[in-house]
Amino acid sequence: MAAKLTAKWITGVEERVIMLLPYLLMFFAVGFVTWYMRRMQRISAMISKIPGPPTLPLIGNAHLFFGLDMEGFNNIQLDLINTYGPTVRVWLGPFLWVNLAEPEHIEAILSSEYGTNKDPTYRFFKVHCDGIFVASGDRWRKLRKMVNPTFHQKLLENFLTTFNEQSDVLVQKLEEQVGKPTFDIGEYTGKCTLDFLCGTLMGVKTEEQIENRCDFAKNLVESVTIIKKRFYTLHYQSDWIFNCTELSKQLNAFVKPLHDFVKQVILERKNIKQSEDPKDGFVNVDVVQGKNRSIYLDTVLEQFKHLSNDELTYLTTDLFIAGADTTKVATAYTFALLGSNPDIQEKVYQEVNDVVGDGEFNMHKLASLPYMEMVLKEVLRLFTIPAIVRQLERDHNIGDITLPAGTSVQICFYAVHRDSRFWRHPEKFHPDHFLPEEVAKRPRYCYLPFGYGPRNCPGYAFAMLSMKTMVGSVIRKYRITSDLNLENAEYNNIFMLELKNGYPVQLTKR
Ligand code: HEM
Repeated sequence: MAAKLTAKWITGVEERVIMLLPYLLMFFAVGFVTWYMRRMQRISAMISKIPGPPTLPLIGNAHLFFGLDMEGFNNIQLDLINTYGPTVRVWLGPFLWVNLAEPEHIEAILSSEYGTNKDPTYRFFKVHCDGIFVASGDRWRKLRKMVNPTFHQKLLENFLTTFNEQSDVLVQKLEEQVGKPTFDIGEYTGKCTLDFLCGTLMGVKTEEQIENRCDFAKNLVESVTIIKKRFYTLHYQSDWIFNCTELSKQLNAFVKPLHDFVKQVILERKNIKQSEDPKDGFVNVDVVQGKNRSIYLDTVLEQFKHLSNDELTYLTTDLFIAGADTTKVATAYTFALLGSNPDIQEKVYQEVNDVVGDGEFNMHKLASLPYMEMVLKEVLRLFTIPAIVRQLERDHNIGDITLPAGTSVQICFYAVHRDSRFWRHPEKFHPDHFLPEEVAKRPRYCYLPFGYGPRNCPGYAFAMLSMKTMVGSVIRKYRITSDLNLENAEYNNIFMLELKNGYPVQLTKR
């Protein structure tokens, strides 16, 4: 009897809810549309001075970007900038994107503490490294405070031992290519970069260049490849769809052992630091024994004793994500471009020979290679990360325009680095762009290969020192030739502007 009464009562409630539902839905729909229209009116009024392509109902300008890879993406940005000027607005459905290639506007965003949040599109990396690279707001501020003091001059000086050792290994490995047909030097710079990073950050000799002794590098490369694929595939944008795919399982299969490895190394370093007589490593590689070689992880362990092993793992993995591809690609481009510009190569060789000879690269010598510095700067002008995207925390002024909070601001390094207002030969490899008198003529913020402001690249000195050591070590032993022609080069759809078919070079002994 009681059960029958309850059932009847429930049915009564249900009936009333069902009757009310259309009114409730209509109420919320009207409320949402009113809110949305007001928001759009406000935003449209605020950005009315920013030009942009005509929009379609609902999708805005999203149709311009469907199915594009990185190269197509860069080209469309350039087209937009050429057509509408260096500050362009684009609507991706209801989301406002503003592309910036005007140095003053770029400075206004990058130097502001309210322009430091990453755009939500970076969230795909969270599976990999929920640390400084993807963090926003207070979490990012906390992590950044930890990273800043760790890359100090003294520590970088200690890293030079690893840079020299591993560059020597690279020189030996390249011997196998002498006199052979064209090969992709990117494979070599990639492995050498990983050995640099493993040695200096974690104190681990992975010896990726010599033999595949652990799966760390493989897991890193494969997992980043999947994340990039996700980034440019429309239907993988939804977590729900992506998590149901085979690709998501593969990603986890790479990420888990990667994190486990870093965690094991952390435990190992703790063991080494605490014990006078450290036991054999339980990671599958030789840990660089001894407290006498300073590495990044030790510095972090000393300065931030309260960090959990998980936090330390994220912090360390982040540096690999941020530092591995970038340095590998920039150095590979350098070799290929030196190969296709023999005059420039000879000048770099002469400089290295005069300053370093057959000796080691130390801080003083590395600082005394001005021409090599110009060459690397020019490589990074052409081929740094093409763009970064920030999401504004508050309404923000750029010149006489106020951008609304929530706007995704894309800083187009690619466009500003190839803007003919600032560069005599925008599309060419021309290191003389960095002669002091040329630099003096340009606005400061038209060259930002490592970003700028509170969220710039903390690894820029690491990158420059490591690249100089790698390039200098190779060039004093080998003469490089390359048929790379930037005019018909094809690029790949990844974060750094990579060459589709690798970095072609041939080597002869000097
Ligand atoms: C040629 C090599 C490199 C280039 C061109 C480069 C470029 C950049 C750029 C443009 C950013 C800013 C990204 C943004 O604002 O969204 C960045 C961030 C970062 N880079 Fe580098 N980088 C290089 C090498 C390295 C290396 C070797 C490391 C570490 C060992 C490193 C660590 C980082 C980290 C941790 C961030 C994130 C900083 C933050 O969000 O606060 N980078 N890098």
